[in-house]
Amino acid sequence: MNDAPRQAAAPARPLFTLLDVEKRFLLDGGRRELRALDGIRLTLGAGESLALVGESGSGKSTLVRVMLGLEPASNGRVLFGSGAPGGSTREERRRFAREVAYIYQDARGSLDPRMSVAELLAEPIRLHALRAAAEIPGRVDELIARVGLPADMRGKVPAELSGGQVRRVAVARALAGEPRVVVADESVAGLDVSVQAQLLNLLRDLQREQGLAMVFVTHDLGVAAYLCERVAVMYLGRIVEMGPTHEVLAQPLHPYTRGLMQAFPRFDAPLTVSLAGEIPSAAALPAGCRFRSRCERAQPDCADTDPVQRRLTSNRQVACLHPLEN
Ligand SMILES: Nc1ncnc2c1ncn2[C@@H]1O[C@H](COP(=O)(O)OP(=O)(O)OP(=O)(O)O)[C@@H](O)[C@H]1O
Repeated sequence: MNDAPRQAAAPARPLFTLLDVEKRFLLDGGRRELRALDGIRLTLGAGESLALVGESGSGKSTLVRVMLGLEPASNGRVLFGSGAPGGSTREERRRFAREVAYIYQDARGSLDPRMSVAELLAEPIRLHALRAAAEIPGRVDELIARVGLPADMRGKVPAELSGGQVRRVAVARALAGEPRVVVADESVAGLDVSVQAQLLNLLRDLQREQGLAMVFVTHDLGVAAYLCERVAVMYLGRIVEMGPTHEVLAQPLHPYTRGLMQAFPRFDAPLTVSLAGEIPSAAALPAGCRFRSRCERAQPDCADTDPVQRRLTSNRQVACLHPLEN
């Protein structure tokens, strides 16, 4: 019998950890500054799915780019495991590129137009040495079938494919590297509703079958609810609310989230929120709470204090001085 004292299992380290991340862009030759991300705190664990939701310009794509190491943060820390995203050595960069697959907003533009579907899918398998050469064609066929494309697509180039088929190829190419995380930027926007539904089903099945973690950028709260267990609602560079998607949608804490919910009844309607007032510029944020100019609950103190992301319960966070009652 083994009498050694049992050690408590260390909690698994999140895949991604972001601590007080800021991203500023300099405008007019450095005379003005635009705060694209401000005080972002979040973690993404293995197998977790997180939706990033918000109007155009709220910082969703910038957040993804910073997580992927495509842009440096201006302040704060971004960790993938215990290291920098993207990695610092060649070997780390290669591992990161395999473990974190990015499905671009412009799926068609992200695929080499001269390569056939089979070549596009074989490339990451070869690059990351995931199969012996003789096994690659079989693996390509598996991927084509897994994303629901007919086998005769093998030899076609992107220009010969419909919008929905191109997205499926982009998903298959992301899977080819056998990633741990898939980051998808608006992967279903602009498609017919029925094609969108098929792709969403595919992404959800893959997530469940393969335990993939997922970050899904969307304008659509319905899509967020369907695909992701957690949602982060962004407004002008800040996460104004974050929590389990079904709880956030059932009982929003931030007036902005409630505004979004009132605006989203149409599937895939572009998010223009039916709240009073124009969205301020990220290059000229108002003093105090950045949402106060559009907030029906704004109080005098909202002009003085800029609320940061804080935990209200074990799994709900909000950046508001006067959150909605529950
Ligand atoms: N390279 C850049 N230089 C200057 N400003 C930038 C740059 N990239 C993004 N921004 C600004 O940062 C803010 C956030 O942009 P971002 O593209 O991240 O928003 P988004 O929520 O992804 O919008 P969309 O839904 O339209 O893609 C915007 O004000 C945008 O104009």
